[in-house]
Amino acid sequence: MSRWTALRTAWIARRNRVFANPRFQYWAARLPLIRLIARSRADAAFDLLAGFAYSQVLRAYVEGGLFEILKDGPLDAATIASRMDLSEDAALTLLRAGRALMLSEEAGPDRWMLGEQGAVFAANAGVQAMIRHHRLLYADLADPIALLRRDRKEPTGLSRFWTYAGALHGATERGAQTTEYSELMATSQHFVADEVLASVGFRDVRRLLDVGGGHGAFLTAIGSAWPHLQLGLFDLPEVVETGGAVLGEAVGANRISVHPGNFFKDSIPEGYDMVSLIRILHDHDDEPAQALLANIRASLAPGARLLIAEPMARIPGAEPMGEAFFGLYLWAMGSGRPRSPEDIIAMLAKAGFASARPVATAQPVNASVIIARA
Ligand SMILES: CC(C)=CCC/C(C)=C/CC/C(C)=C/C=C/C(C)=C/C=C/C=C(C)/C=C/C=C(C)/C=C/C=C(C)/C=C/CC(C)(C)O
Ligand SMILES: C[S@@+](CC[C@H](N)C(=O)[O-])C[C@H]1O[C@@H](n2cnc3c(N)ncnc32)[C@H](O)[C@@H]1O
Repeated sequence: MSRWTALRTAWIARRNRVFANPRFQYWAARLPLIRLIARSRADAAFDLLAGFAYSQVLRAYVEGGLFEILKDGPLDAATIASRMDLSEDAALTLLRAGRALMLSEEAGPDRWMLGEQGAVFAANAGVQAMIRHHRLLYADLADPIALLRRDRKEPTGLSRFWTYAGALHGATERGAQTTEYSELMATSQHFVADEVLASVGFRDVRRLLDVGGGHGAFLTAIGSAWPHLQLGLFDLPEVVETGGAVLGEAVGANRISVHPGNFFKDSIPEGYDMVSLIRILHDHDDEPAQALLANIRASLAPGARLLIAEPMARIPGAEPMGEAFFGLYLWAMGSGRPRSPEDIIAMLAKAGFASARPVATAQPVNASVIIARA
């Protein structure tokens, strides 16, 4: 153990003894200035405890159609109750719960409107689709210790949904089942693509290949913003069968090439000066993820680039999104883990990339970005 680690260990142990002391907590809550920190820690502790209830309020807004209803606001509780098929008391309970979470707001007595966060959710169909999808996550997480103890390769609700993850441990059927996840990904793609478009220029790219590109939503977004680009879509055969048609329709069949394949077994098509991996790497355990990077590296001419965009771990200020949310999500899915930019850059070096750098994004909850050069 280094001297620094020993010092840090001793400091953490001492700090934790102090923080755990009820008398320290009592006085910290009353001392000038310190009490501001103490209050915010207590509120954060409560949020940690109550997160599930908050999520269920949000889910009730989405599944009960309340965001849509409030878009027509201001409305009174009785009208809202009848449109939601709830009693007035139940509707008021939900409206008040959402008011505390900034989902709804009372402009005046019994005049309900969208709140500040409500306006954001109501306008974002992709995030709403994710909220609906989280039904599977919460079912898998109902007993978290049991989930963590069981063999990770046993099927779960999420591994059955992500059939490629399920297929890694025995689920055989794919086919039509890829449509449901591909549609969820396409609906939620714009907030990832927007981060990429805002942080990466494509002027000097000629041919872009999206590996694991699903129904082509990322290529549609990038290809629409940069009309000079030739676009390649690589995904499992059952996915590109639909994806190729959707993409061709969106950007013109003359601009696209469709490559059915398995990125673990087949070579990645050559001749592209940029390859993108959008929300792919975190789906896979270290060994296959490393193999995928090596497979892509082998397809690239010197100087060609790989763009990785996905939610990452240990992003300052967005830590819970990475290892607390996606860590548990991917654990339940049975494959993959969120990685920090440092982890990914080390894997890129091991795969033979000459250089790699993180590119700052405005909203890391949507995606972080890394660009590597072959
Ligand atoms: C001018 C004055 C006085 C004040 C201004 C104040 C101000 C700045 C207000 C802010 C208003 C504003 C601009 C708000 C913006 C809010 C935004 C952009 C919110 C974004 C929220 C994004 C969310 C909640 C994203 C959620 C994403 C999720 C849950 C994604 C899940 C993805 C999954 C599960 C993917 C699965 C794929 C797999 C399997 C892992 O590969
Ligand atoms: C989480 S989705 C991401 C889709 C898209 N890139 C996006 O961000 O919306 C993962 C994608 O990887 C594809 N995929 C999974 N395993 C694959 C494999 N072995 N070979 C090719 N594609 C695969 C899936 O079909 C799916 O489209």
